[in-house]
Parts: sequence; structure tokens; C-alpha cells
Amino acid sequence: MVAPQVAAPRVGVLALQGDFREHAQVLRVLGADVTLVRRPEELAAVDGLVIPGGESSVMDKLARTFGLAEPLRAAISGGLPVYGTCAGLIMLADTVLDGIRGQESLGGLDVAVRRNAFGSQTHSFETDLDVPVLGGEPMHAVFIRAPIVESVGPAATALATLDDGRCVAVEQGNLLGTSFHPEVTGDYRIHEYFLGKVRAAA
Ligand SMILES: NC(=O)CC[C@H](N)C(=O)O
Repeated sequence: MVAPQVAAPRVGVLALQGDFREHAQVLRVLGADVTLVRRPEELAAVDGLVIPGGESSVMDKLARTFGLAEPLRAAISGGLPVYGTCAGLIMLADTVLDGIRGQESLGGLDVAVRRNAFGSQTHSFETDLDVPVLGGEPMHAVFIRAPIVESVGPAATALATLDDGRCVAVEQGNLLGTSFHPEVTGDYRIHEYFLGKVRAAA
């Protein structure tokens, strides 16, 4: 018997800046057909998008310079599944706190996110995080100059919180955001969860 052919989900990784190669690698391991997105035509050809970690103020400037900011906003409001990690979460936040002067986000998630929220002494740290929506074991989470979700509006849902109650993962419809970097730990359940949204929407 011939196995039914299921088309691989076409997933873009915004490749203006940051650790896009790591996300592309994870998505390929999970069977996605991956495109690095730097131009509107590339964005138009994908069924989902990952916005990687990096530096959100630079990503914002490059997105505007490359003429991608408006197509990205249109895609987000049109329902494209988008997963933002760290700087990518900042890009998806409706409100950015402690941005540089003139910094804009794409928006979509009804949250306020504070950049570099863990201060200079604990710029980076790791912890085990319970993410109930993934089921199973807690997730080992790596935070690198990470933002915090300071407030979650009524349209968004918190998916994970630190022991002190601060929110570090959110979702809203087809949008998903994490303060931490699951692409570096070998635990790809968040990416799998995101691919579920991409498959459902494609
Ligand atoms: N690892 C990261 O993506 C860091 C985010 C970075 N501090 C910013 O403001 O965009």
C-alpha cells in the first residue's frame, strides 16, 4: 500500500537578523519545507512564519527598510500563523516597553512586552518551565537578554509563567510568542505545537 502523501507545511523564517538558521534547522528536522524570508514575495509563499531571536530594534529597522513591515502586518492581521521567540515576541507585541526611540513593532498579540526585562546581572539564565498546553515534562527554557510579558490583554492567553508569576509564553489565535529560545535546547515541542497551527490554517 502506498502511504498517503501529506504536503510538508511551508514555513518561513524571517531572516533579516538574529538566529534564523537555528529555527530553520529545527523546522527542517520536523519535516517543514523552509524558506528564509527577506522579501515580500517570499512571505507571500509561506503558510506560517517564525520570527527569531536577535535584536528587535534592528529587526524593526530592517523590516521597514526592506519594505517588509507592512506586508508582515497585513499577513498577521490576515491570520497567518506566526511564532515569535524573544526579539520575535517583541515584534509581535501590540505594546513594547523600553524600546529604543522610534522603535515600532508589528503587533498582533494583545500584550505589553518589556525588553531586556531581567537586567544586566541576569542577562541570561535557564530554568525548567511548565507549559501545560504541551503536556508532559516541563520544558528546559533558555532566556537570553529576554523580554517579559508584562501584561496580557483579554484577547491573549498566557501559556507559561515563571515561579514568580511573570508570563513568558503567550498565544492568541494563530499567533504564538515565547520569551525564551526553544531552538537551542533540542526540545522541539513548541515548534511542533506551532506547526499544528500552520497545518490547520494551510
Ligand atoms: N535573545 C533575544 O532575542 C534578545 C532580545 C533583545 N534583547 C531585544 O530587545 O530585541
